[in-house]
Amino acid sequence: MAGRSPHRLYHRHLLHLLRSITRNPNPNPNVSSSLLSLRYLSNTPPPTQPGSGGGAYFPPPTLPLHPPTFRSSLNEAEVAKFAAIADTWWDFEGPFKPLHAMNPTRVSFIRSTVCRHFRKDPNCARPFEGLKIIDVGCGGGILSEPLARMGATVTGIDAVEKNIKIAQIHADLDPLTSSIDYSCTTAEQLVTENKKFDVVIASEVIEHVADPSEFCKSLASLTVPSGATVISTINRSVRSYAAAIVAAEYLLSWLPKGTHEWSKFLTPEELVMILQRASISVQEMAGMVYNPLTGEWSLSDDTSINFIALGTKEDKGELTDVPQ
Ligand SMILES: C[S@@+](CC[C@H](N)C(=O)[O-])C[C@H]1O[C@@H](n2cnc3c(N)ncnc32)[C@H](O)[C@@H]1O
Ligand SMILES: [Mg+2]
Repeated sequence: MAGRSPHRLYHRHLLHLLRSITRNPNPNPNVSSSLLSLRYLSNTPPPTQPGSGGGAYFPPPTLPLHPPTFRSSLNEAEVAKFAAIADTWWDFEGPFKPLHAMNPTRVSFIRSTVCRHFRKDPNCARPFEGLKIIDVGCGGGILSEPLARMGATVTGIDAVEKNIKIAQIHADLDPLTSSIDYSCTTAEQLVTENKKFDVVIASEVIEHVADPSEFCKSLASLTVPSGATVISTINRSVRSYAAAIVAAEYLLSWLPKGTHEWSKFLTPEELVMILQRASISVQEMAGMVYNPLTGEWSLSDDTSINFIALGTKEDKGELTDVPQ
């Protein structure tokens, strides 16, 4: 890693996989094993008009053959888990302690990759000035707030009304975050309202939704052509079972027991595939690694437990309107 920041690493063979997926809907599973070597690729095409939120984009006109349908992403049991602990969002020692601890690391990935994609200076005080960003499943606003401080026009949505109330109260404490537009709704609902954003983020949410593929279709629909979609989640691996479930829920009691269902986790390869099918092409990916000795998180090429990815939306109309 010397001389290179880990989050600039990228799955070198990702493009091979993506091409094979495009050609063959059932890619050879052997191809995905090559994804474990990471390298940063710098061939992300620049967007045309960042900050326009869709208004200044003129994708080629496409006539949907039938109206797009987006099934509800809500898993009632999952949503109930978050409603039950909504009071604790800003308790730094409470159940959301891992999200607070992870926050600087994911913000660092988002800052550098989004700036690279939109050709913005990551070192200036407000690098996201002019960008419309939505934080889907924002919870109490742990991630929405730094995005607003970096200058973005932020919308935060969550399925739990109580989360949104807490997020709003907390954001109102600081003039830099009080402009965040919070509402209790879902991605698929905003799709029906034809809302568009330069950057669509769903951090630590996809493992809690009813259908990850449908959810990604909604995220893609909310993203302007050439915009960016960012997802962070937990890998479905032996190590994640040991760390995210046995250790975090049972040994250390960081999270309430039953917070996560291991079988609902996605591997990086699966996430790349379902995003590709939603016309989002993953450009950058990094692992997020917890160091139990320092209590800190850092970006890494180790995606075996937590990982985060940025993809870009194809600039050729709404593929999700086309029947499969
Ligand atoms: C683990 S928390 C992550 C919160 C926030 N993204 C963060 O990382 O700080 C998952 C959040 O997703 C919300 N959620 C779950 N399913 C959802 C859905 N289908 N649509 C919108 N929000 C959802 C939950 O209410 C909860 O606030
Ligand atoms: Mg989670």
